[in-house]
Amino acid sequence: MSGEIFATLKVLIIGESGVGKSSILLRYTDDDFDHDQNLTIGVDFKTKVVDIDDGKVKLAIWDTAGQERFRTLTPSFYRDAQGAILVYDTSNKNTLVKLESWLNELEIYNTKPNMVKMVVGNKIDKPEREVSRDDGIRFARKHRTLFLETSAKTSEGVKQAFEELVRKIIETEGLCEPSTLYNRGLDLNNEDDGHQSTCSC
Ligand SMILES: Nc1nc2c(ncn2[C@@H]2O[C@H](COP(=O)(O)OP(=O)(O)OP(=O)(O)O)[C@@H](O)[C@H]2O)c(=O)[nH]1
Repeated sequence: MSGEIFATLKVLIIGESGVGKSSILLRYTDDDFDHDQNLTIGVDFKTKVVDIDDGKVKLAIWDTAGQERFRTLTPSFYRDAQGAILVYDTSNKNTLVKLESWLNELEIYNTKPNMVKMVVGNKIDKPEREVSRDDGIRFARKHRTLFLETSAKTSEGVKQAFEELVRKIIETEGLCEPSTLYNRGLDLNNEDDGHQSTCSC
C-alpha cells in the first residue's frame, strides 16, 4: 500500500477569532509561524498528504473565520467532514466557554453523526494561563471528544493533533472504510491501478 493515497479526509478547524486556527494550520502544512497572522475572511483551505502506518491519507483542511462578520459558513462547509478540531486559547477562558456553541453548530450541520472531534487548547507557550490542562480535559470528556494542548508558535503538539485525529477517523466504523475499495475490486497494491482513491469519505 506504500505510496498509495487510500483516503481523502475532510477536516474542519473551528473556534473563536484569534485562538490560532490559521496558525495551527500554517504550522502543520508549512511548518511556519507568523506573529502577525492575518485574520481569516470566509474559509481558507489547505491540503496535506500524511503517512499513516503503511499508507497515505490526503487531508483537506478547512479553516474558518472565527469572527462572525467574516463568516460565510453554510451547510456545505460542514457537509461530509469526518473530523473537526475545536480550538480554544489557553490564555483566554472565554474561548473555551464559546466552544459550547461551536459544538452545537457542529451537531446541527454535520452530516456524519460519528464525526471525530478533538478539542485543542492552543498557545501553551504563553505564561499567562486561564485554562488549566485539567479544565481542558474535563471539557473534552464532557463532550466526548479527543483532547490535546498545542502551541502553533513552538509547534508543540500540532503534528500529534492531526495524526491522532486521522487515526481515530480511520478506526471509526462508517467514517472511512478502505474495505469498500476492495469491494469495488480495486487492488491497493497494484501500481497499475494508478487511482487516487477516496474511501467512503
Ligand atoms: N504565543 C502564541 N501566539 C499564537 C499562537 N497561535 C497563534 N498565535 C497568534 O495569535 C494571533 C491570532 O492567530 P490566528 O491564527 O490568526 O487566529 P485565528 O483563530 O485563525 O483567527 P481568525 O482568523 O480571526 O478566526 C496571531 O497574532 C498569532 O500569531 C501560539 O500558539 N502562541
